[in-house]
Amino acid sequence: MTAEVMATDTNWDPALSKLITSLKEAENLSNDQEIDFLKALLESKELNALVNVHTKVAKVGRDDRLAPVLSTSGQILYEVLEQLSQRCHLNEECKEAFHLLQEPHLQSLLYAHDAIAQKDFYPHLPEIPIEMDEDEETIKIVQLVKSNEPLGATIKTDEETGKIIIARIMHGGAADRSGLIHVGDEVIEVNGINVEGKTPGDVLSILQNSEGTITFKLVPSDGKGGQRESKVRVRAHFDYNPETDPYIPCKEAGLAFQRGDILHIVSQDDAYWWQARKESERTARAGLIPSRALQERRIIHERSQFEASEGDSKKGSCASICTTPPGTPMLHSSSSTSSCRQPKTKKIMYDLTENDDFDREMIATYEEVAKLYPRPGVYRPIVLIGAPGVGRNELRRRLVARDPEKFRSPVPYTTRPIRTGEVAGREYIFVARDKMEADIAAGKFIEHGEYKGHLYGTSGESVKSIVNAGCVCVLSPHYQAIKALRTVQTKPFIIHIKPPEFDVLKKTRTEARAKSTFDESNARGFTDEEFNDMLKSAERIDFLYGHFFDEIIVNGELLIAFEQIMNTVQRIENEPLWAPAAWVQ
Ligand SMILES: Nc1ncnc2c1ncn2[C@@H]1O[C@H](COP(=O)(O)OP(=O)(O)OP(=O)(O)O)[C@@H](O)[C@H]1O
Repeated sequence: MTAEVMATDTNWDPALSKLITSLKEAENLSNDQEIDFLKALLESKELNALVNVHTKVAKVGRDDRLAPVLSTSGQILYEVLEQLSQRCHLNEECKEAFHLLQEPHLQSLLYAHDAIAQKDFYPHLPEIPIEMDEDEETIKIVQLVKSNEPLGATIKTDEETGKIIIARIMHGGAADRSGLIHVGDEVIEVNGINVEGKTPGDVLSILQNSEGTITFKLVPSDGKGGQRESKVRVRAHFDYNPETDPYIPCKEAGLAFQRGDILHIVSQDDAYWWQARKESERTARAGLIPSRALQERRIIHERSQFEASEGDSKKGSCASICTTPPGTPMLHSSSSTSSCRQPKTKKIMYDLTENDDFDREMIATYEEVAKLYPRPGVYRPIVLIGAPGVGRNELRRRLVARDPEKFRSPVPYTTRPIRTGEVAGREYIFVARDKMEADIAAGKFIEHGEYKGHLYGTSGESVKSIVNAGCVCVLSPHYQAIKALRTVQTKPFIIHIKPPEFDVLKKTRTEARAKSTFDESNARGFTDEEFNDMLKSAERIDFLYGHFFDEIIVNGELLIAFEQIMNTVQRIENEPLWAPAAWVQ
């Protein structure tokens, strides 16, 4: 077929016919087999038909009436929800809009709209295979202007070939933004210096000593394109400082973070080193952090060292599992500055069948999180965890006293007989031992213990009924109850009530004439030894459970600690907060 033949064919696509004409001109220059192949392809009726269809579809697509105004409505929805969440308490319209925008149908509609607007429906065609002569290498020359900003790439020696190759490209860094350097590219020269046989360290020093423009001669890797950013967010459960990490491939590329920081993991391509950004620094260049697998190995190693050094001291701190019966009712309404006086309570030593070792098996590295939006009328239970004697029950009682309609604590169960003056269901729910034992075995209790031959416990069902009644359930259980409470059904907000430093602890308790919770008759103040135990126990709780805490409040001045809890309650009710991803549907 020739151009003349095509001229008689009115349906022939003009762009195609232009291509064929220019190919005809090229034919004079070369008689290559490939040109013949290309010519046959371009002249085929099938291709012409396809191009015609494409042109028609593209014409419809150009109709302005069908063009989307924006393609990021999902992102805007998210921003509007954030704004609304802080205003829900101001008026009903905000609250209603906040609800409507959380409807899964509406959200799915917006996400579908965005997918279409972003033309996400186009098929992803496979890479066109390029048969290359193995001896023939394409070389690319990349010039970058050196600034104070790091290049954002790491290099390594390829184990098989011994050549210097690009190991990583940091998301958002200079190399990534240039789009010219890719993982796997082989570095041949830097500023005209051949790097063959050199170590990555040698290459780094060439780079460090260069000024102005840096020219790389690279052999491109076989066709890996740009990297896709993942959407995963995690909460770090440990502190990390690349400066002190002897194993990180490049300290400058590392990202320092602290336990509790929310990290956006942008790449998990490497088994040992992920790339991440801090959620609070969205525009920053991504940095290297140890992967979950790598960090798990390190933690196992650190724990074995910690346990070896702790030795018997763990057994000595048995005071940390002494506690009052769960939720012992202590009604006291007071907003005065003095501590709520505690009615005489009996100390019980919980018969804790499990020990801490179970918790040590849970290796805290990163937890995948997502924003959990508050739902009006459904409040997350607030769980106050802390060392025995630190003031968890005092704070719980104060919350209930501040607004008994809103804050409620579950009534504990017991197998002990009812006493004169007690009302069943008020102080305790009295049950038969065999029934309570069966319920404990069935996992119906979030905590339970035995004191002087009687069982005490708090049931999961009672927490549920408080939540269902539209109240804020406040709990102050033993720290081992965290495991039973931290579920998708309960979605608790867990606060670690920590003691202040020794001097402040002693001063505040002495001034308030606080009664020691380690004294059975509840008649004397705390001893120095008990204060020290409290501090040690807090450290231990932090070590074992620190990664589960949504907030830490230091209970020094009681009124300040209480106000902090009230502020936290406000936040839980009004702001979307990070929670385990599994809790967010
Ligand atoms: N910030 C504070 N300043 C002064 N006294 C405090 C403070 N916090 C708590 N107290 C007092 O300390 C004592 C122990 O507090 P509380 O009973 O709340 O401890 P707890 O954490 O519940 O311990 P346990 O689990 O052993 O019962 C109480 O007399 C309480 O009033």
